[in-house]
Amino acid sequence: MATPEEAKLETFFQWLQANGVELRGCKIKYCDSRKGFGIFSDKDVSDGVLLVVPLDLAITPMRVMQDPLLGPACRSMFEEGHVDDRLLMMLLLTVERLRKNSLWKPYLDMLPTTFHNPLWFSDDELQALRGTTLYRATELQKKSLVSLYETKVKDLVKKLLTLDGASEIEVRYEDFLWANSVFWSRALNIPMPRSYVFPEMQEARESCIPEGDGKGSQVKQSENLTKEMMCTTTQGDTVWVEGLVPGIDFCNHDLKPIATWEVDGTGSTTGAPCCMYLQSASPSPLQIDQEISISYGNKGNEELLYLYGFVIDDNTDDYLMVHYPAEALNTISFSESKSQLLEVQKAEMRCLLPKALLEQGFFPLGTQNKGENNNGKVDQVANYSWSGQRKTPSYVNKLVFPEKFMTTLRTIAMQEDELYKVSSMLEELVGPEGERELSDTDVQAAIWEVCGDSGAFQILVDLLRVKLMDLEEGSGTEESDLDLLKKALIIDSHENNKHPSKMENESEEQERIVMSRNKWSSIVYRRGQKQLTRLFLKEAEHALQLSQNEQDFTVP
Ligand SMILES: C[S@@+](CC[C@H](N)C(=O)[O-])C[C@H]1O[C@@H](n2cnc3c(N)ncnc32)[C@H](O)[C@@H]1O
Repeated sequence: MATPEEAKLETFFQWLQANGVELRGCKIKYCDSRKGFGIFSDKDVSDGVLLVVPLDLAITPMRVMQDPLLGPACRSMFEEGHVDDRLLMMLLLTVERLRKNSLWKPYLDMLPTTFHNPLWFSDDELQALRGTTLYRATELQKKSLVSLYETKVKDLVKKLLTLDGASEIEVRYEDFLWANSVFWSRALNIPMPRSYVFPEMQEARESCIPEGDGKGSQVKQSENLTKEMMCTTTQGDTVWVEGLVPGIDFCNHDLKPIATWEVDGTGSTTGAPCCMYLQSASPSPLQIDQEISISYGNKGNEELLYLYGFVIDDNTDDYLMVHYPAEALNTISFSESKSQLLEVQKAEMRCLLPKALLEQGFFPLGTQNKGENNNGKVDQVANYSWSGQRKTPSYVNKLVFPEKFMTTLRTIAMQEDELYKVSSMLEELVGPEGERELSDTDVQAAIWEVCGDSGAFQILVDLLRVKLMDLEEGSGTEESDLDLLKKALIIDSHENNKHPSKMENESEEQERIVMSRNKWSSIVYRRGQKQLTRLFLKEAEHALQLSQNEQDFTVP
């Protein structure tokens, strides 16, 4: 007899078929409690097209507004500005999951019921993130989601359920949280053919709508799309639309993916116009039962955990976010003049420091896969000196900190006499009659000429030291995190416990520390953040020293 899981899968396959989906060389199968379901190869396909999904099945804002039952109400909510395009899709998911006879039921039943992003963490698991950017972001997002739910979503969902005669159904915050996590962990930015999206090019589209097979489970939609619905980016013949694509969204992530997803507007590749398909990226035939992964992009653990609820140990795409707190700006000397200068320079108060940047710094790690991503490129320093007094520093090519952020810090660090000198230089440049308008580069160059780098590096060193202290305050050092990870025994629900690292002997085995996957992910992420903070701090301290030496040497 089929297990409940198998029965759910079978119903889902029938639903996919009824909605025009073709599983040509793959099947959907349960992987494990960590990854959930995934897509696996099940036969050889000569053209490499593994899965074909009609674009009509995608859950997009247009699709929500075309829904025969919910569409008209959703459309007016959208047109009146009560909801944006993402919220529309979340509303559909929330309502359809609560409705008894939803035509989406076979799909929704296949989706996870709980998630591993920090919005779902217990208090204890959240504590493991203390001191990280993600901890603060999660706190803020939790508050904003609860408030959105209380002030808007609850009533809108009730209103939509009433349309189905189901006003008695109780709506809970958790239903909306679920829809939010489904959306963020599965949505794709789909490059749709313009002719498919806009009604004035309807003819091309009409020939694409797959014919139903008469089964009741086909998800229906009503006709026209209108231009004013669109909240999308247009690029030539392509309109980028966010949405969920049932079927394709069961692909798990791998940085060395087996497949890519594409849109086939004309049907020239798949024989099925206006569809999305999964294309094998492997030069040789796939092995039967091989998992078909796609790449979600080069993402650091912060982003992976926030969006998808998983992390990669020793992630080469990790990055550190450093920001100068806006509130601190009001407390420094000459804050008003400095704020004005920051504005003219279009200064950035934060910067992202990808791990890969370290490769070109003073202390390269030597572990990066060079050339694979260009995250690590520093914007070349545009310092120049119009008086020729300040020489380009000898270390300039080793600096890993973005020039835009250095500009901000130089401005914040200025002393009274420096501010005075910068002002007179700029006045000279503008001319007595105000002949010339100052550009951001004029101001940047003047500040650099007068101040050099040491003040900026000093602030950077302070920011990074504070960051390291915050990170270590509740959870100790990077080494203690490493030790925890070595001893971790991860408890996954419904399954055997996982030992991510092997222990040498029995006594070590007894030292195992039992922890949830969420806690383990938090420690992997925070350890990476501690490591990056330490390494970037080392770069900043060294740069500070060099800049002070050179300054002592040049300034009389
Ligand atoms: C687009 S869905 C993929 C299908 C999903 N596995 C399911 O059961 O519905 C993305 C989610 O799959 C899981 N996932 C994908 N790739 C993973 C990976 N490399 N490691 C762990 N979990 C992964 C995460 O839970 C993520 O939020």
